[in-house]
Amino acid sequence: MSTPKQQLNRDFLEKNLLGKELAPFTAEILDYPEKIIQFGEGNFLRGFVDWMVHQLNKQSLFQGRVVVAQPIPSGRVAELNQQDGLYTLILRGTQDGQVVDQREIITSISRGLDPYTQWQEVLKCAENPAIEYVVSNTTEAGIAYNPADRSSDQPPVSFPGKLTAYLYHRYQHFQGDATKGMVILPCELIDRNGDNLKRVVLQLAAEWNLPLQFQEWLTKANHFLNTLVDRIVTGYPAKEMAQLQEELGYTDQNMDTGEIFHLWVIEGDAALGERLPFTKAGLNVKWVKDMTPYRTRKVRILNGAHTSTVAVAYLAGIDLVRDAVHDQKVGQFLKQAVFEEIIPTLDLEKSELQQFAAAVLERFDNPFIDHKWSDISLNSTSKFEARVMPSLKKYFEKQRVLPKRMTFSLAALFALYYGTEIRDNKLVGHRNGKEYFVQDDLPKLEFFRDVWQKYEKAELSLEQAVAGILTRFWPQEAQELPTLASEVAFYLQDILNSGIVSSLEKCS
Ligand SMILES: NC(=O)c1ccc[n+]([C@@H]2O[C@H](COP(=O)([O-])OP(=O)(O)OC[C@H]3O[C@@H](n4cnc5c(N)ncnc54)[C@H](O)[C@@H]3O)[C@@H](O)[C@H]2O)c1
Ligand SMILES: O=P(O)(O)OC[C@@H](O)[C@@H](O)[C@H](O)[C@H](O)CO
Repeated sequence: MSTPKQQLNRDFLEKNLLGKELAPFTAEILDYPEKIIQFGEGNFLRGFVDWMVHQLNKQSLFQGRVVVAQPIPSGRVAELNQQDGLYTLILRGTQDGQVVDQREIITSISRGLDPYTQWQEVLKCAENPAIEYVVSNTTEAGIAYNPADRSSDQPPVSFPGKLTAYLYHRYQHFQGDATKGMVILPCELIDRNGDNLKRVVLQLAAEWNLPLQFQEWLTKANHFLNTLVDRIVTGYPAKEMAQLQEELGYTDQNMDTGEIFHLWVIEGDAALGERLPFTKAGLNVKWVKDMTPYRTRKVRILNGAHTSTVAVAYLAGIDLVRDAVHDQKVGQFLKQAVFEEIIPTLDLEKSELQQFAAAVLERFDNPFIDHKWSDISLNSTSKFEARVMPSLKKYFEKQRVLPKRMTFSLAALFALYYGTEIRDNKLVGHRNGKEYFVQDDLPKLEFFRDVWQKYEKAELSLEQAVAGILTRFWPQEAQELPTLASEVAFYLQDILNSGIVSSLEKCS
């Protein structure tokens, strides 16, 4: 029987692990001053940016830590603080044909703050001249304008609202000093994340009637950078926890897992690259003039492959991405979607795209990464819009016919969102006689529920149901692609009658 283990924290680290395999560094890096404020405490940032800062610190290239603010009322900063910001990151995969299993305690987070109970503490960070960087990942929903935000809110609800209030506090504290602007590095997967965040911050500053000089300071003294992130981060390894605790010798409620591959493309000038010397530390960070080609390639191929296959694989009874790659029918669907329908629509060098896609398929096949389709399916309607619809439209523009697999994947998405009941804000679907729960914005789920209720009462035909959903979510495409509704309805009818696996034959 295993003995109860102690929880990871600073005291435990210093007494038992420092200088050893899991903590190959000296105590000095645990006390570096705070230099970054991070909005977001999720798995991704902890497995990506915070890991990178830790690598910089180990090489004495940055000598700074990250104070983390949780962007919404529910979150995990309390859990982070219980462990003094420490957590284990496990990165696994194959590199140059060798199996790699890297385990390390990440030390870059100094503390976590909950803005809903510690807003003054968050603002205090704005008074610290050493904190010159903002990092964020608040999901694709995070960089959004909220008309209800007010400058007097403690804190404003939205992330851009919190950032505007934070920057205004800094501006006031340093009396508009142009040398006290921040470098802002959003990691959200929306197009031109830095430009969009800046746009919303400027809009709020104007609406809140903040002085014009502040608005000028925002533009001139601050750098809102556009960035593109890439690493598959799969979070807390619940299934393996008992074994990992035995191997590591402690418990860790903040443990995180991901793949070895990482890429951060940042649109910014070389001088900023000197201040944040990720590249010098050997990390795959590229400072570029234009990040657009990198973003298009990654979002259309990698995320596009995920989003166009998610409903097909899940409804076929496959839970993990890796298993779909190996499945004869679903694997073929995924590959044909990428190589025959996505790549031909991209105006980038073809052999380079094919290499990128082949590498993506290898990453999907990582034997150590259990990437769940159910996680990927979160908010699939907006993901389909950003990650798949552009390929579908471009294909039609070029070929004047709809791409079979992209069209089929839309029908599969409608089948995934087939349900007539909402429970706990989730749409209830059925797979092989068992319930599953679709997570998306509630009004969207309610729309699907209403359509399928009417369809079941024979108030709508399937064609009318499909046309209604297309008009609600993609009104422009519904008009511009004349056969989209009928082709989606054709596939959907077949999926509902014969099941997804048999239907796949219709688009092979
Ligand atoms: N996990 C990955 O492999 C990966 C890779 C690249 C990019 N991403 C991006 O990272 C995002 C988060 O992924 P994660 O794996 O860290 O998930 P997570 O659930 O661990 O963290 C989500 C974070 O977003 C915040 N958040 C959620 N809804 C918000 C809202 N409406 N406004 C403001 N903040 C909000 C949460 O507080 C939390 O900090 C995803 O949307 C994805 O686009 C993830
Ligand atoms: O993280 P999401 O939910 O936005 O999207 C699911 C996956 O496509 C995504 O996490 C990728 O694995 C990631 O973008 C790889 O860099």
